[in-house]
Amino acid sequence: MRDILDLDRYPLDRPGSPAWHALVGHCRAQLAADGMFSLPGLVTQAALTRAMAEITPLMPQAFTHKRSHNIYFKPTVPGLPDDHPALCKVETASHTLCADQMPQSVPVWIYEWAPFQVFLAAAMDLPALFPMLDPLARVNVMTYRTGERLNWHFDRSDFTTTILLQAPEGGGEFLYHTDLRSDDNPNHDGVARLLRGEDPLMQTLRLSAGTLNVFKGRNTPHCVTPVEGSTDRVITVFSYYPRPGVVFSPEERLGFYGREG
Ligand SMILES: O=C(O)CCC(=O)C(=O)O
Ligand SMILES: [Fe+2]
Repeated sequence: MRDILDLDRYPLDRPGSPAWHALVGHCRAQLAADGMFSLPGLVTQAALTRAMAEITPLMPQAFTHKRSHNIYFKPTVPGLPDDHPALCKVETASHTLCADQMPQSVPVWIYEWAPFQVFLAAAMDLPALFPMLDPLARVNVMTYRTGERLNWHFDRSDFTTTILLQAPEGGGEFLYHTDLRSDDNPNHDGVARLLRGEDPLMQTLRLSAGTLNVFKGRNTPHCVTPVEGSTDRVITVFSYYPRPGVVFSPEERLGFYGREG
C-alpha cells in the first residue's frame, strides 16, 4: 500500500497511533463544520498513472448513462406540486465502469484495504464500515468527457467516498450547499433558488488528482460542472455500509449500470 497511498503524510496504516488519532480528529472537525473532508494527495502519482493505464483500455466497455432527472431522483415528491421549480429537470451524462470489470485495479485494492475502512469508520464516528458484496456497485469509476457533467442531486446514502483519478483541464468542479435541507425541513424554496443559480451560500471545490473526498450528501445537494477540454474527469466512487453484505437489487443494477449482473 505504501506505493499506492502517501502513508507518510496520512498514517492510515497505524490505527491507534497519536498521528492517526490526530488525522481522524481533523477529518471529524471538517465534517462537523462543512459536511465534508478532503485528503489531497492521498494517492501517489505512480498509483494514479497505473490506475489510468488500467482503466483507459476498459473504457469502451463502460456503461454510457445520459439521463434527465430532478434533484431528488424521484418523479414526484409528497407535498410538492408537479410544477414547483424544485422539481425542474436537469441533465447528467457519464460513463461508468463497475468493480467486476476491473477486479484487480488500484481503486479496488484501496477499497478492500481494511485499514482504509477502519480509518473511514473512525472519521465518520461509526463503530465499523463494511464493503458491499454487490459485484457491480462496490466500486465504480465514472468518466466525464468534455461537456458532460453530474447534475444537482441529493445522495441516497449517508455519505459518499470518492478519489479523483484524473482532473480535467477545466470545469468538473464540485458545487455544494452544506445542509441546505434537514430531515425536518425540506426547504423546497431554497432548493429552487439553488437550481436557479442564485444561492449565495453555494460553495465550490476544485479537486486535484489523488484527493480523497468524503461528504455527507443526503441533505447537502451537490453537482459537478461540465468538463472543459480534452482530458476526461475520472473519479472512483466507493460504497461502504455500517452493516456487512449489502447488495443492490437487480432492478437497481439495471437502472444504474444497464445490466442486472
Ligand atoms: O464526482 C463527484 O465528485 C461526486 C460524485 C457524487 O456525487 C456521487 O457519486 O453521488
Ligand atoms: Fe452524489
